[in-house]
Amino acid sequence: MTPTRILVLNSGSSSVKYQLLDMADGKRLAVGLAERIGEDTSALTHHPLGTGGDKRRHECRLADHDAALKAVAGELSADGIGLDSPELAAIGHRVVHGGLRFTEPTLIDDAVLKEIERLVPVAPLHNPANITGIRTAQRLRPDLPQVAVFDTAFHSSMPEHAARYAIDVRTADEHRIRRYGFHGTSHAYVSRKTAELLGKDPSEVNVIVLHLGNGASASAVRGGLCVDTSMGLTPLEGLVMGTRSGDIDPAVVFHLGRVAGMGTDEVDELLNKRSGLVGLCGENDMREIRRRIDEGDAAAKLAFDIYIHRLKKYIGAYYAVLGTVDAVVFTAGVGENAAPVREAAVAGLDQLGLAVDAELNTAPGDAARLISPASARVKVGIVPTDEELEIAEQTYALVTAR
Ligand SMILES: Nc1ncnc2c1ncn2[C@@H]1O[C@H](COP(=O)(O)OP(=O)(O)O)[C@@H](O)[C@H]1O
Ligand SMILES: CC(=O)OP(=O)(O)O
Ligand SMILES: [Mg+2]
Repeated sequence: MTPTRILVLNSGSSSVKYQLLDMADGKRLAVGLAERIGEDTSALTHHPLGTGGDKRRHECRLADHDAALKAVAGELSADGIGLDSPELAAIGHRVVHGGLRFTEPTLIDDAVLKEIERLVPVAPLHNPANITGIRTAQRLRPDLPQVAVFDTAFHSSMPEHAARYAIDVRTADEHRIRRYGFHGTSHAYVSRKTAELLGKDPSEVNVIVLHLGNGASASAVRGGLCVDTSMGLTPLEGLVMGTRSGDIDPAVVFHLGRVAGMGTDEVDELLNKRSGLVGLCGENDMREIRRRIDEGDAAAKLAFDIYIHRLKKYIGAYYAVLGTVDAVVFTAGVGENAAPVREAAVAGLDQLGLAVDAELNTAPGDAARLISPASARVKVGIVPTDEELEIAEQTYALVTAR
């Protein structure tokens, strides 16, 4: 019997999302999330879809990613679909930074792992967690192929004029300083699904994808290829995020060094962990921000307005980059769930042919759908992302082609 199951690990800075899929029939056997890793009370939510079992939730302490993965392995074993299963064909890992070298799904060996490690300084919140995930999985199943699927891969099609910063070319080349872009697996999947939703081939459509999760990024996709994206050398550039500032005058960094005596690491921590929505109003969950706005909280309202203002600027910018736009689509935790964000981001853009229908925008649902009025020149939609499915498909394609 040829093994057809793929376990996908999406290790984030403080969470691990996972899915076990059977690629023979595309069925999901289990999905789950370990969250608040490293905090006093972590939580593990496990849903054994394959057995039709109920969702299980444990509040427990998961000291680090290694502990989290062991707990995940325990849950899978309890359902008889553990990592020791002979039906497992490979483990697919989301890896956030692939630098210049990795633009395709890649079988992980020592040299690949070393390169992912070398890239830690340009993805300090993400690559270390991805590495722990890979190491733990290798220890649990040393015989299995482990495949890395990179967030940066989809953006490698960006033209030089979008990928390069306007800084001294020799310095940039020596240190490989350029815009790489992230969330690429999501941008690729969502832009393809958008074409499907419009009943067209990806080569025929231009799409602006707004991936709004805790990290957030926008991309301009022309005919299935990324031509620009908002994240840069690291996942710090671009949109306002849960804890990250997004775009900022780089001189702020020197200024804080000179006038506030802050060291590089301190500024790094400020911009990555104490900025964005958290920095502006102490809260990064959009549900809570909306609740506070409804109660008249001025800081929450300003944080929301800053978030929307930036988002709107990127919609305008990518409209100009693409020239013709078929659809603007929202995805990820905020994009899929926060109707007020979608409404506000598109408000006032009727001259661009963009509008949201209030009823469609607030109607419940979890399928890909359009929320613009039928007459709209440019469609607006919600297209749920599925990074895990995309990683599973790429992983399975690689191991079956070997
Ligand atoms: N029902 C909801 N309404 C508004 N925002 C939501 C809702 N559900 C989730 N979110 C937002 O989605 C975010 C998480 O998005 P997600 O894509 O899972 O992020 P990540 O992959 O970066 O962890 C939460 O921080 C919260 O702001
Ligand atoms: C790259 C990135 O920002 O990822 P996440 O949204 O998972 O933090
Ligand atoms: Mg995410």
